Amino acid sequence: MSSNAPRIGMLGGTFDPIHHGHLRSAVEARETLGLDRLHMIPAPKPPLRGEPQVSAEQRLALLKLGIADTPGLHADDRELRRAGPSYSIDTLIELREEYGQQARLVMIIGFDAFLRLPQWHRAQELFAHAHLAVMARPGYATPWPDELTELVGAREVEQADSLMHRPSGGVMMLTLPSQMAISATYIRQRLGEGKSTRYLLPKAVEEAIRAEGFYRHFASRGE
Ligand SMILES: Nc1ncnc2c1ncn2[C@@H]1O[C@H](COP(=O)(O)OP(=O)(O)OP(=O)(O)O)[C@@H](O)[C@H]1O
Ligand SMILES: O=C(O)c1ccc[n+]([C@@H]2O[C@H](COP(=O)([O-])O)[C@@H](O)[C@H]2O)c1
Repeated sequence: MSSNAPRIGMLGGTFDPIHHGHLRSAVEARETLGLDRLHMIPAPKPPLRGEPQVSAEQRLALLKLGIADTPGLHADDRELRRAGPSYSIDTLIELREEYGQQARLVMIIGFDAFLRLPQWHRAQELFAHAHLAVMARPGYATPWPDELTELVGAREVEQADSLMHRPSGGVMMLTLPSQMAISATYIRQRLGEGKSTRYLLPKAVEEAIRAEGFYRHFASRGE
């Protein structure tokens, strides 16, 4: 059964800063899943880590520069308008209300974030509102912890088409063509050491970071 329901994606992140690992993954995940629109949503207060190094407004501005006019990608500031920790369940509920019950809603996360899914706020409820697509990430080939296997249960499907049979509730592992071993931590570290970050992130983002003097002192993720 095919459906004309909209296919909507969400890729949330600290984006401290946005880099080519995020952006190329976003483009390829959108293509693989056939998404009409992918909301890229900076988290002002990511729940399972310390304070980001630059403000949510500054990270959003860099995200907008990074996305520029990429078709189908949308810089979404909704979490900046909420107080408290940036829980994904709240964001998915809002997106579901906006797009309606028939929309195919897919939350996209990297494998490192997936490994910690059992610790997320109201984790089991996420599946009532969205599918989950998990992007492989170089350097994270760890076996799933037992609680994760339990949480995913029998939800896993192999193909995007199977996922799109229903509005929510499935899990798909994505092995995207251009996996990139780029992390924001690595970029912050290089900027802190005054080293080159050329080609790790879009030129406009890199120029804005240098013009504003962001990340001159390295801070880790502060978990
Ligand atoms: N290179 C990458 N390839 C695939 N997914 C990625 C990549 N970088 C980040 N992601 C995913 O994008 C989402 C947002 O990532 P985040 O903003 O935390 O970036 P990060 O590079 O992991 O940052 P940090 O090094 O500060 O932890 C997460 O789900 C993460 O797993
Ligand atoms: O909802 C939660 O409890 C939750 C816990 C950890 C992370 N998240 C979300 O997952 C996304 C990636 O987070 P991070 O820390 O890997 O950048 C970002 O949108 C966070 O708000 C959400």
